[in-house]
Order: sequence, then C-alpha cells, then structure tokens
Amino acid sequence: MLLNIENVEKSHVSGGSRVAVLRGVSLSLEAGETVALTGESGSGKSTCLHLCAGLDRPDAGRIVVVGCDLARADDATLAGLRRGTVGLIFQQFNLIPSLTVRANLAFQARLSGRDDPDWCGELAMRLGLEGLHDRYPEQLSGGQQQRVAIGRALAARPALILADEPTGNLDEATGDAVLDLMLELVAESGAGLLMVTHSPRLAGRLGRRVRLTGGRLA
Ligand SMILES: Nc1ncnc2c1ncn2[C@@H]1O[C@H](COP(=O)(O)OP(=O)(O)OP(=O)(O)O)[C@@H](O)[C@H]1O
Repeated sequence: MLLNIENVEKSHVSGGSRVAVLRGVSLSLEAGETVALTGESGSGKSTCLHLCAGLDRPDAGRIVVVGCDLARADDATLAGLRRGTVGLIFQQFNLIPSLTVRANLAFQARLSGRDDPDWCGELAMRLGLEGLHDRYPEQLSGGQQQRVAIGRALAARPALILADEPTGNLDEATGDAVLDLMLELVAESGAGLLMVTHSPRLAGRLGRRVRLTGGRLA
C-alpha cells in the first residue's frame, strides 16, 4: 500500500481557540490508484495533504507513506521521503527563483539521486515547456510556473504524488491537457496520485473520489 491514513485527527489554533479540522479521517491508496480529494473550502483538504507529506503532524491517528510511519520518522527521514519517494505539487512550494526551468527540473532529479537528463527533457517537452528552458521562474506566467512545478514533482519519478489543485492556475483547456499528462505519467510509472480539486469535472477523471465533510471522509 502506498498511503494509509488511519483515524487521523488534527485541529488548528486560530484566534486563541482550537478548531477541529480532521475528526477521524481514514483513507488508503494503492500503487497506480488516482484519488480526488474534494470538499468545501476550509474543509481540511490542504491540511490532510500537508500531513501526508510530513509537513505537519497529526494530533492523533497514524499515517504510513510507502512503508514509512510518519510519526516515527525524524526530520531527516521526512526530508528524504520528500526528496524522492513523494512528489509534491503545492501552490505555495513553488520553484527555486535562482534556477532556470531546466535547472529546477534537474535539481529535483539530482536531489533524489535519480539524475536523468533524458527524462527531464522529455517531461519538459510533454509539458509544453520547450523554448522556456533557460528562463527563470519570474519570467514565466503563473500557468507556466505551475507546469514546471508539475515537471519538478515528476522528475524524481516518485511513488506517490500529492497535488493541491495542480491545475488551479490554468485555463480550462490547458488544465485539461496538463491533467491528461499527469494521469498518463502516473499510469506509466505506476505511481499513486492524491489530488485536491474543487472541480467535480476534474475529480470525475480520477479513479476514485472522496469528499471531506464535517472533518470526515465520505
Ligand atoms: N496553520 C493554520 N493555523 C490555523 N488555522 C488553520 C491553519 N491552516 C488551516 N487552518 C484552518 O483550518 C481549516 C482547514 O483549512 P484547509 O486549508 O485545510 O482547508 P481546504 O479544504 O484546503 O480549503 P480551500 O479549499 O479553501 O483551500 C480552515 O478553517 C483554515 O482556516
């Protein structure tokens, strides 16, 4: 199993009071599975993804990512997991500003120890980034940056991809094309995908759909 979330609870403190966001969330994902995580704004989708990436810790419950029990992992193990095993496509974890598009892709691949210039070149081509190789992130549109962020996440050939609205910055046609490509690459690599989306249309294109409501998954 790629991802196993068992009875996870998480609350955030805001304005001095504690708000329970996740109240016993359980979900598992097998290799090759694609799951859409939906729910109203504020329902806890990003919180859930951050916990799965080990960027935050649950108050209760257990999360196992590719055999690694996150509660028992130290910071170095969590960092190692994010370098190669898990690919993150989060809006707030964007590109490295001082590196070109080509270098942003290569950097992630090198970090994971899977440096493969041919694969990075193929990703860039399939994401429509040819011609932008030597540009820096600030010289790209929001949608182009998002496509580089997707390429960067895939460059290390992760076993699990966690994506928070990965096509949120793109127009409908480009978003569809990018999702097509993500699903194609996920299928080719046998990776799993857990993707947050607000769009029922995009959610419908994934293998399974779960909805966060009242702190639980339905
Ligand atoms: N670091 C934090 N500190 C305090 N409250 C937080 C924090 N992060 C999230 N929250 C609160 O927890 C709740 C869930 O937030 P989260 O971002 O997980 O929801 P979401 O479903 O991803 O929302 P959206 O669809 O709008 O992105 C919200 O009420 C939010 O205000």
